[in-house]
Amino acid sequence: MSVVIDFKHVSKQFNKRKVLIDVNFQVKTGEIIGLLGPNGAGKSTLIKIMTGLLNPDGGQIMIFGKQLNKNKQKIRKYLSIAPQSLAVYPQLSVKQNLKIFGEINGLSKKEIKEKYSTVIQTFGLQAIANQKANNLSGGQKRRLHSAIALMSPAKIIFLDEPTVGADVDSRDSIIRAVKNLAKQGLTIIYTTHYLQEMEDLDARIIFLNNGVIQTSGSVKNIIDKYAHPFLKLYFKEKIPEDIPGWQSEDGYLKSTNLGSSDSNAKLVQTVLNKPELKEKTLTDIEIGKADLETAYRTLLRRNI
Ligand SMILES: Nc1ncnc2c1ncn2[C@@H]1O[C@H](COP(=O)(O)OP(=O)(O)OP(=O)(O)O)[C@@H](O)[C@H]1O
Repeated sequence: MSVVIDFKHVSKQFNKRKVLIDVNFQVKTGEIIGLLGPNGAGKSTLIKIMTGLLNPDGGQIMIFGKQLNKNKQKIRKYLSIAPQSLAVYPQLSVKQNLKIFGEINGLSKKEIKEKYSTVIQTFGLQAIANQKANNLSGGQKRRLHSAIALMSPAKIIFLDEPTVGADVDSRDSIIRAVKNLAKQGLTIIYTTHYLQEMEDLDARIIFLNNGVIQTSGSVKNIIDKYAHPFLKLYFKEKIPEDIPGWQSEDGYLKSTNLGSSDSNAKLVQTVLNKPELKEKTLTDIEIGKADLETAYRTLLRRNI
């Protein structure tokens, strides 16, 4: 797989505030990159720089092996962005919207025809092809919005929170579509605050925080590294400190020795039956699963 995006020491500041600091990463053909990070981390700024909408203050960006700042016009043809705000022609039908964006993006009649039939299927829009965009539901509009990004010669697609406001079905078809597109060799840069989507996409995560890439890797890699599953039992009264297998903290007992949900239930039962806990009042149970959300919280706490 060849490198399609190469960021070298990229930095950006607004009003003397550093928003991106020495950012380095590479993306290969057909990858799905999950750009994660809290509000204000610098994700949109990174995407704007990657798509040539914003110039960095320092560093170099290579797209398809060519310097972005020297070949903007040529390169931008192959980048397509579906931003957070919806941009569709409300009075036109789904079909008309897709076709008109194909024309705007410089596709030939033949290309429009071919792309249209793939895109409409990929995003499950066949049944509503003749409906006016204005009359679509929020989730249907979201699907159309993402589909429009594909009515172009683009080889790298940027999807900025494409499932906001989408119901479960629309969300699932967007996820399925994104996976299909990657299989076809398109490179996808995807942002979302719904961590489950990153797991469903099996994306390669780039975790940005305070303008720095704090970590990157496959979902599994990030979970293994940062999600340490735990179980906490909170009690109303003071709790003893010497219960084997459990750490006693201020107001709760914590176990990190977890297994299946059955064995965890047994673990809880066993500890609650201990004579020193029998008279105590259990007020809450907290479970930190081995998932991306737990890993994300660990990363946020580290906040380097
Ligand atoms: N044009 C601008 N002028 C001044 N400050 C800006 C500008 N654009 C972004 N910023 C600031 O840069 C920081 C990073 O913003 P950015 O939009 O890249 O974050 P984000 O990770 O995309 O956040 P969110 O998840 O909320 O969309 C923020 O503090 C933001 O206020």
